Amino acid sequence: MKTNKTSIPVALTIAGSDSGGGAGIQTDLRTFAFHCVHGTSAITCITAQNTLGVFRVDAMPSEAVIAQIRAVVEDIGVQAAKTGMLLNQEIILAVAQEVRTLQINNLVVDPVMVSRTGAQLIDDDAIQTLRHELIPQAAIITPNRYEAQILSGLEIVSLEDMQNAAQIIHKNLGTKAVLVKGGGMSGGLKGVDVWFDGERLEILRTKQVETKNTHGTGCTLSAAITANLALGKDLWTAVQEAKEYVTTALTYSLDIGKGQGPVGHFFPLLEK
Ligand SMILES: Nc1ncnc2c1ncn2[C@@H]1O[C@H](COP(=O)(O)OP(=O)(O)O)[C@@H](O)[C@H]1O
Ligand SMILES: Cc1ncc(COP(=O)(O)OP(=O)(O)O)c(N)n1
Repeated sequence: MKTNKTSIPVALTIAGSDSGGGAGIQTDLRTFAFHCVHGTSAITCITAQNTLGVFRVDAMPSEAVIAQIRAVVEDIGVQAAKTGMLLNQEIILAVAQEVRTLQINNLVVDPVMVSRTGAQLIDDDAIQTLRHELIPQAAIITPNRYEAQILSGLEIVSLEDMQNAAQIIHKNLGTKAVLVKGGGMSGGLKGVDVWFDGERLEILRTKQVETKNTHGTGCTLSAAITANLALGKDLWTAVQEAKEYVTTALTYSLDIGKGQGPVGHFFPLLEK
């Protein structure tokens, strides 16, 4: 039988594993697959996690992270990449070095530092390294409310605060574009995001989805942006379409586990 040779864009996620399948590598690969992009991965840490929380985190040796990135990039090649939970300073430095040396373009940095509930996930040294070594190489960074507060030095409670933070982060950190996410905002701002690329300050509004099952929204959004970049879309289009995707995935969120379930990535299949 003759086989079809399929050409497909490739994306890389450099992130942690979530045993519960709601965030991290598992979510990123599902999002890539939904977009018909071949997903590759470099795992930075293993979390024992479910819908109730994170119970243990084991870091991978930084050499192992480097080896995974090189194995993928040197053979397969990637059109876009994202980073998620990088955990510690050594891993962040290693990733920043590899991104530079291998000239990985279309880099989306989801600066996973603080959970949506406000708990800090990485130490202060690691935050400084992320700020100075990795973020300047990004096409876009996607901080949530608390991460944007750390990166801008502003307290964020209003839309104006989100807009100011996006502009400060853009000016100070050297990334091409910033998307401040509003999942952690209250009232009418939940689900409202702010984009700034040095010229355009835009507000991305969608309907607010009433669900407790929002685990993995940040990972899903950044992975969808990455997939869209791998497909050749420009950054602004990639962000707008990713925002629509995460909103729809939220409306199909999965009621699994006793806590905060994940979003539903394959919503057309769930309708069957
Ligand atoms: N209840 C909701 N309704 C609509 N959009 C939401 C909701 N919760 C989060 N989002 C959106 O999900 C994306 C991820 O944002 P956020 O939850 O703030 O990130 P993180 O998961 O990194 O904390 C953003 O586009 C945000 O606006
Ligand atoms: C392994 C791992 N990586 C990232 C996260 C955080 O996920 P995120 O989508 O940014 O945040 P929530 O929407 O789940 O708050 C994680 N929990 N685990």
